[in-house]
Amino acid sequence: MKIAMLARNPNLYSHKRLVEAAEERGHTLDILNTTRCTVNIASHRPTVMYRGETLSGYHAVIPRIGASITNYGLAVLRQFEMSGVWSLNESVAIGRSRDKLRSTQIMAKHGLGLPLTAYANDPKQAEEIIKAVNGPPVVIKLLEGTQGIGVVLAETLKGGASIIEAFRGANVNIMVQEFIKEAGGSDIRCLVVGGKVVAAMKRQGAEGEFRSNLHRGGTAQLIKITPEERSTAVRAAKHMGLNVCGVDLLRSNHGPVIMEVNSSPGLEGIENATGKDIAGQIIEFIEGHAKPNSTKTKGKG
Ligand SMILES: Nc1ncnc2c1ncn2[C@@H]1O[C@H](COP(=O)(O)OP(=O)(O)OP(=O)(O)O)[C@@H](O)[C@H]1O
Ligand SMILES: [Mg+2]
Ligand SMILES: [Mg+2]
Repeated sequence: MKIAMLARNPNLYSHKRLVEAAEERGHTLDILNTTRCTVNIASHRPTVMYRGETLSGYHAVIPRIGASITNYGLAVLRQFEMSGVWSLNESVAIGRSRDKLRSTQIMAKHGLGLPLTAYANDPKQAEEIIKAVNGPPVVIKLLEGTQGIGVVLAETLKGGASIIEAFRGANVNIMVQEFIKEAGGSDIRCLVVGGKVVAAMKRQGAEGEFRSNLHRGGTAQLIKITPEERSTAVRAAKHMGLNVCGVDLLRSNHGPVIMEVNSSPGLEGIENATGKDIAGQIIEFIEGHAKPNSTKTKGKG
């Protein structure tokens, strides 16, 4: 097969591993810098141009679109889909999972466990919002945050209200969540490929840190998940419509709650923690499923 990967940095561990796994199985995998792809809308046949040439002959595309270029990246991916190329994760599903409001609404509708969550627009309502999620304490986070930056723990009503006022005053969009103290600064990353959890790891935040992000000094280890955690991760992937994703869960007193669903999960932490060939499993999923003209916009909402 001839596979394209939309990615900006060819040197990232995940990207190198996918190239390696594809080549081991006799495929070619070209890394295309997403921002250098141009979308040709003017013709009847949708095409993507790259370095002055019209791309053709791809059987599958692996989208690894960074959060900072979601909009343009999804336009490029849609163009591939419209020209009949099968995508590992469909553009609509990626867009759905990247929008925190939309994704939490969909998951709540399907009865998936979530922390009590409220979205704050009017800073005058700050105290009511904190109380609405049974706080304080509450976790306040930026809707467009990443790597744990912009995730703040507020322990008092007044403190939380001033943080909300400060963010909203700067026109930053935020959500306010019940603090899952019992998670003890750890979360569980479940890697889902084709409707199955193929690997899971526990990430533990550094001493005195409630955020488990590896970028914030957290550490990862292999973990055995419960059947309830497994089905939560699988259902989250299904309702998002994602074939491959990382589902992050916290262990709360009221069962597993979903933090987020990541459509471009990193492979380094999880392959190292579990010793599994996840890149190989992703390529094998592509082998079994890539078909031309079969984008069908899975998932709803
Ligand atoms: N409501 C909460 N209760 C307890 N801990 C939380 C809560 N929300 C977040 N955390 C901790 O903070 C970490 C970072 O939060 P979150 O995953 O929402 O943001 P992010 O990591 O910045 O986003 P991304 O994963 O997209 O990079 C979580 O992994 C978790 O350990
Ligand atoms: Mg996040
Ligand atoms: Mg996170």
